[in-house]
Amino acid sequence: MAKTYDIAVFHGDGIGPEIMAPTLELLRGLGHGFAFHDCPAGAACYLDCGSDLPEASLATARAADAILLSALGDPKVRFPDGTEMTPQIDIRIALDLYAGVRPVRVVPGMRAPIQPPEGRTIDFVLIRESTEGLFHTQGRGRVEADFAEETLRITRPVTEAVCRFACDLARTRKADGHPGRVTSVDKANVFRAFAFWREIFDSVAAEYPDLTADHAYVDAMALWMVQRPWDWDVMVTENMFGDILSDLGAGLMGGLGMAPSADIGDRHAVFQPCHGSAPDIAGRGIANPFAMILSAGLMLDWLGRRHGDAALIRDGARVQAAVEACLAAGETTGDLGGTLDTRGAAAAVGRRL
Ligand SMILES: NC(=O)c1ccc[n+]([C@@H]2O[C@H](COP(=O)([O-])OP(=O)(O)OC[C@H]3O[C@@H](n4cnc5c(N)ncnc54)[C@H](O)[C@@H]3O)[C@@H](O)[C@H]2O)c1
Ligand SMILES: CC(C)[C@H](C(=O)O)[C@@H](O)C(=O)O
Repeated sequence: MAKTYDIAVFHGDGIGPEIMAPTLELLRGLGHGFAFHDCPAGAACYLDCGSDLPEASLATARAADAILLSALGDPKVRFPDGTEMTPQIDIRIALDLYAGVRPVRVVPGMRAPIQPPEGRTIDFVLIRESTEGLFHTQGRGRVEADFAEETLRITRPVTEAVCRFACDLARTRKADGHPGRVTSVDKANVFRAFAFWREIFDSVAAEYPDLTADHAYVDAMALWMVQRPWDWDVMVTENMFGDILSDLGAGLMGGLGMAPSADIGDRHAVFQPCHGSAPDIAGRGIANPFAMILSAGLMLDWLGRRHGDAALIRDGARVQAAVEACLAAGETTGDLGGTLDTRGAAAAVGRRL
């Protein structure tokens, strides 16, 4: 009998449920044995039940084969310390999801502000370490009358794991025709913690003589991602740097509505769009569902590789191809210049599948 895959589903806040519903319909239509399990979390959940990540939701996520998460958060709902609830970070830490995978791939039909020269493509993957770095003291930073401080933490095991993940990905991509280059993005000119990171990156990269390994400072990388985004293959960086640079990557694709992501650990993985709950357009049914749908495609690929299920791997590629075909045909939402609403854009993907 075909395996049933348990998928924990976080519908989220704002546009979250609007983009999740048609994504689940597409997944159901693929005919794999998915059992979806709803996991309340986020700002509305906090207002309802006093917790932004109830124990039961985390337990469901932990027990699932994969986790699909839509945008969470509401800037109007805050903890007494002034910060927002961020259950997506709590899940990354609880499930050791150290590798934040953020692909940047520019294809025809995107509202891309920068076009590559003839014969070049913009197609790289940013790996964001997602459990430590400058997020280490999140919620525990020290705030006194005249100063505030947070602590950046880089540990050897996590840095080794995320650098190895990036090198493995560069190797897999090389087999598909990419250059086989992995670039560590840091600030090792100024901070000892990043000199430590760089030393670890170098020792891991030395295990991959078939790859080209190099470094860039994060400020220069922000420049180069705009000046020559076609030059990169795989880059690996600290949590906060990756948070910022991945939104720059989304900008290269014409907006956050095109940016999928995966947070991957050794046992668990979350698939979610890079964007937030977009309160400015929530409730109108006009959000772009493509980042959520592409994230579901990444989930199919990850599940397929993990379980040796070729049909899932094939459908992951089909989902990406269907979204790209819609883009090329102009079957898109308003943020990309199209006329479709959220459901219409998702239905266009469904037709192409
Ligand atoms: N991964 C996440 O769940 C995540 C990520 C970022 C922000 N947030 C939260 O989301 C809330 C809003 O944050 P923000 O406004 O800074 O970022 P945002 O990503 O929600 O929105 C930024 C801009 O991008 C647009 N946008 C985002 N997604 C879109 C989509 N699918 N289609 C069309 N346009 C889209 C929005 O309309 C807005 O103009 C906050 O509570 C924040 O903490 C959550
Ligand atoms: C909303 C926030 C918690 C989140 C992060 O900082 O990781 C977001 O910016 C992201 O990029 O996924």
